[in-house]
Amino acid sequence: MCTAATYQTKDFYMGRTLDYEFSYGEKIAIMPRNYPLQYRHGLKNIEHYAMIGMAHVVEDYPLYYDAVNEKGLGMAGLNFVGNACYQEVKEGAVNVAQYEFIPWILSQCASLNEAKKLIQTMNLVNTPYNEQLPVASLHWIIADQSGSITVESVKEGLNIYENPVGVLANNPSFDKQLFNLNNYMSLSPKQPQNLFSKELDLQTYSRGMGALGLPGDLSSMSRFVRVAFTKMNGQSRDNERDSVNQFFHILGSVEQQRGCCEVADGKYEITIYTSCWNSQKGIYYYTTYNRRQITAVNMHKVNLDAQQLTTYPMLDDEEFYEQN
Ligand SMILES: C[C@H](CCC(=O)NCCS(=O)(=O)O)[C@H]1CC[C@H]2[C@@H]3CC[C@@H]4C[C@H](O)CC[C@]4(C)[C@H]3C[C@H](O)[C@]12C
Repeated sequence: MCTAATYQTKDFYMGRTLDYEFSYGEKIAIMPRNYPLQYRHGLKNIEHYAMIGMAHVVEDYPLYYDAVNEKGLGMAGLNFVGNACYQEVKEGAVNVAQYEFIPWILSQCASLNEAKKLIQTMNLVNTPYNEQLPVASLHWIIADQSGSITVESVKEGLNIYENPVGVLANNPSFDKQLFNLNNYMSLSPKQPQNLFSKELDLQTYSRGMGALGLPGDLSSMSRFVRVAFTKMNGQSRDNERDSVNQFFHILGSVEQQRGCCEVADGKYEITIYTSCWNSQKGIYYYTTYNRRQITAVNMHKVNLDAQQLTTYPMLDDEEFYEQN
């Protein structure tokens, strides 16, 4: 499972949790403007926008899970198992392999509007990267300061949804996730009134009773509701420190602790990493399961006119700050 969210204060933030039972050895990868982006089915863009994100790097090629470009457009791929379905390669079409979708959009689009237009021209195809890395079943959230969309390639075709919540989880399809929020419209950060019955003297005996009924489990539909409630009601000051901190608290509402989600005998899904990027500043913040201290990588600290990828291994050891 995974969850992604956006957050607006003075700047625009976006990020995700990556929940799984094993890691592909992902790294933070900065792709500069002159990195020779090659596409499987012959598409070309020689000079392109630079981007930073989390990727599994194979043969110097970044297989991005999530990333943001220098214009502030961000994107994240989350599991959509059983629903995702990609096209066959069509001659003469703009064939984009599923693993190329993030770099293809982020290398060319400066805004969500541009991305929406470009997506219409694309044939998203089921070509695997190689035999060891078969096609993943994903759907995507794409967002910038102006809003967000969800892209789902299913049997019936490509669905592009406006995403007014700025949240994505896993199954079911996005229209159902959004509809499900109707069930929770009475939840509130305020204390409830007794609408149950005038004949009963019902009392609030604890704080936080306005959100009673907010689902607490780790299923995808429940995480969607919980992170949406947290994000929509969350409050923070608008400076960088408070915004980033608040963002990690928002995704913290859906993080997975080892032992609570068993996927096979003795195997557990955990939140391997949580990311948060500042779209304007090109800073990629992350924490890992083992390292809760927030670490930052700034794309503008490397030469963005270069040709080579710059990668940083995820720091994964907690360093306790010893106060005495
Ligand atoms: C496993 C992850 C989703 C985690 C998740 O959601 N787990 C819940 C399970 S459940 O849905 O709740 O049952 C997803 C998210 C992004 C993916 C990579 C994207 C690039 C690349 C695409 C290639 O085609 C295949 C290899 C590749 C490296 C991918 C591997 C893997 O697929 C990644 C890490």
